[in-house]
Amino acid sequence: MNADPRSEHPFGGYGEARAFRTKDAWRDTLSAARRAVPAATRAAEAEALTLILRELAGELAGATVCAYLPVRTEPGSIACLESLREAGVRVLLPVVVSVGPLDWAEFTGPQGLRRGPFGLREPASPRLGVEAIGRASLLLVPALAVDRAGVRLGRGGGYYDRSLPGAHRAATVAAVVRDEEHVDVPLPAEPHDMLMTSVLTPHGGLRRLPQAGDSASTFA
Ligand SMILES: Nc1nc2c(c(=O)[nH]1)N(C=O)[C@@H](CNc1ccc(C(=O)N[C@@H](CCC(=O)O)C(=O)O)cc1)CN2
Ligand SMILES: Nc1ncnc2c1ncn2[C@@H]1O[C@H](COP(=O)(O)OP(=O)(O)OP(=O)(O)O)[C@@H](O)[C@H]1O
Repeated sequence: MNADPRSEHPFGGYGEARAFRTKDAWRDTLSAARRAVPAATRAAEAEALTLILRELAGELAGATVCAYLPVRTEPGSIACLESLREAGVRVLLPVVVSVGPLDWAEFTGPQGLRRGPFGLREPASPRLGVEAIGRASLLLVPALAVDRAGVRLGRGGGYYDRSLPGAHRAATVAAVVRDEEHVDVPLPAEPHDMLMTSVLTPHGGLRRLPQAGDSASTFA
């Protein structure tokens, strides 16, 4: 019997060759692994994230957080967003506008959402402009995986790479992934990839990535 849980994970063997996978190959593997996670596990992970965010919200009251509304198998839930909002955090959600940087609008509760592109939902509240990202002290960024150096793999639209240059330089920029998706092997990095300062996982909480540079960060 092999006691190492990573050996059972499709990208947890950490073989050398895996470092040379393309972004698309990683996306396929990671998406398939996400689809194989039982709904009950996903729900428990979302609940764990809600508890983490509820605790963090104490330090964040009055602050702005850029978050996302999970779709399909993405980590998180509306309850995660509500736990921030109910604690007095201003929660902004992305609004996809063409290929440009993301626009942002305030999350005012589940009733204030409408359908957006890619099967997403977005706030129906007024758009705040692409520069609203600069007011956030914490950014919760959807990702398929993030490596130890903060290289993030997203859906492949490049939206966050085009938007994150507008973030405050002291902001905490956290990829939100399942614990196994915080990977040891280096993910393929391109010059346009914006590095994450931190990672948020259901069982590991919010952690600063040691290799993520020394710019002062508010939370992790
Ligand atoms: N929840 C969430 N919101 C987000 C992102 C995200 O990754 N997740 N984005 C991150 O940039 C931006 C929007 N870009 C997105 C691009 C593709 C897909 C997506 O799920 N694509 C499907 C393909 C099916 C389809 O085209 O409808 C997929 O990858 O399975 C989601 C968001 C802003 N908002
Ligand atoms: N700053 C940028 N300026 C112009 N094009 C960009 C920029 N960043 C990314 N792109 C384009 O977007 C494409 C997708 O990039 P990438 O595969 O890194 O997306 P991603 O980070 O996984 O996606 P997302 O942020 O939407 O989840 C790239 O091929 C690149 O052409």
